[in-house]
Amino acid sequence: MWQKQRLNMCVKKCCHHQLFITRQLSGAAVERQELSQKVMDETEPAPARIDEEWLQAKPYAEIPGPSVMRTISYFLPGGKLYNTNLIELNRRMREWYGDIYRMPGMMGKPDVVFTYNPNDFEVTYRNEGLWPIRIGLESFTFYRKVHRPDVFGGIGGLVSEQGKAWADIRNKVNPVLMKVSNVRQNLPQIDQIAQDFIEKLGTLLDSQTHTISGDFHEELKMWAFESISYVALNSRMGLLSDQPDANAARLAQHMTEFFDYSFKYDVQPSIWPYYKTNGFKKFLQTYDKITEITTNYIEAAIQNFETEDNAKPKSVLEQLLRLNKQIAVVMVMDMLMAGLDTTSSAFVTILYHLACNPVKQERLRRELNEILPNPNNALTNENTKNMPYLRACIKEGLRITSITPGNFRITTKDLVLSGYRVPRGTGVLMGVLALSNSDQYFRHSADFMPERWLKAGSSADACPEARSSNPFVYLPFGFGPRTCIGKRIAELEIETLLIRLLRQYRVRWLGDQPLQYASTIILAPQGNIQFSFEPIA
Ligand code: HEM
Repeated sequence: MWQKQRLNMCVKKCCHHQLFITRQLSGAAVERQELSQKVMDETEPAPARIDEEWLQAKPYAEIPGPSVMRTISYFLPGGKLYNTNLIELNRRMREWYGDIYRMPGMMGKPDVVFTYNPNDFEVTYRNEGLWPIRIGLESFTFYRKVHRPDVFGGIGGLVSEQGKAWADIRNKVNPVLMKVSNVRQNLPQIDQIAQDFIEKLGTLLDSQTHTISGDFHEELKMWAFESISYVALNSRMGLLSDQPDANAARLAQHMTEFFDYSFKYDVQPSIWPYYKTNGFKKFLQTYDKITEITTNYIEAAIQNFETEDNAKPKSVLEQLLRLNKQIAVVMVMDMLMAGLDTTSSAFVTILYHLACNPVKQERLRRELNEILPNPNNALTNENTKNMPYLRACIKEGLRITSITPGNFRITTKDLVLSGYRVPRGTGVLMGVLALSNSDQYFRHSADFMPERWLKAGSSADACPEARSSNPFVYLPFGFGPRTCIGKRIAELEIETLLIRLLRQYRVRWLGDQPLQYASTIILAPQGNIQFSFEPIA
């Protein structure tokens, strides 16, 4: 019953809505500072460092980097970094300032130290403690905690919460979402969704050119959303059928808008904490639309769940609801939000590398033929147990293009990074993509070589020596207690669709230039994404 009331509340706007936003926004920068302070207060302060390493280190102020004014000028129209994507942004800044540089904090945000030194990654992660702090999507936190507490009841969810509040949620949901066997119980349905996607692809394909006229990435988003909504809500949206659910299609569109807006308002310098620009207002409207659609789905799923047969294995939704209903609602919403563009972008990326490397693709197909001698057979936990080359291809695709090019933490202790003192409370952005593309850590780093991920001696071409044994140079899902909670789900979805797709089609890249990426908070493929899908006789 409580859910009904809360969910109904969320789609209505408060009558003083406009006034409410204005007042809160003007105080948002203060909120931001208070939030950082509150988070720091919650973490156990370490005693002041007087050890030799700290005393010998260079002062923080000596870390190279631009001034506040220069940083702003970079991002203004006509500026050197205006509208550049994350890869380009990181590459240029590194070129100008070196392997460690500092971006000044603005509008209540802390300074951010960018580093490309894996030793710094290790120091940062090893000192993050049990409650790592990752403040990044501040608009998200603002939306949930300040703008719509009527909906979220003070629970920001995993992305927004910090400290003990974050740990309370994470500890509860970890066994449900991170335990491999629990996630893999969704395999039959994830496999069915992959087969539905392949069937739909078949209807879109031109039999002469083996291409589709529509937008392949958009089709993949429907697959990703159908898959994650099955895991999160235990129900199908029909997005791959002739009669897709109109709201789900709208939601997928709003999600893409969300990623674009978030890059603008969370990554680039913005005045929204002080002044409610029209663009930011539109961003809040996008958030509202996402909230409205997802809460309607959750409400429907809860109703289904209440009438369901209790003897069936427990779905993710059911397990979450048993833990805590309010956390379940927010977690499901986060899964729907975080599981669409990420998984579809990662899939396009991996497929692109396989399409550009036909020899590797054939090698993979040989493994897939063994897993699935008859393509009409179902995928099971038994027949998908041993697929080292498939897993190596996924790793290698995400190595060359990690769709999350950097990992972020706020330091909870005074640290020495690359010989500089970095005080507690500073942002550290670890440039994972740059390292995983460096010849220093991966031999022939530009080449797609899944063999580098195979175990030594497991096959004649296994070459684990072609990758560094340092675990911090490859982190597409992050690291430590705050690592991506959807990793297992994303892997299951990607593996399953790759098996089904490559078992049926030989895929080629037809683009006249390499796959391009847009500036969003992840690297989202954009432009003319042209594959050919030639049926395998
Ligand atoms: C290939 C697809 C994906 C990639 C590359 C990816 C990557 C990441 C990364 C790098 C982080 C930050 C980790 C850290 O700070 O150490 C993260 C966090 C997160 N991801 Fe994913 N992700 C993917 C798919 C998903 C999916 C499918 C879901 C849905 C369940 C999801 C939900 C989340 C959530 C909720 C967090 C915040 C976790 C926390 O702070 O406790 N992700 N993801």
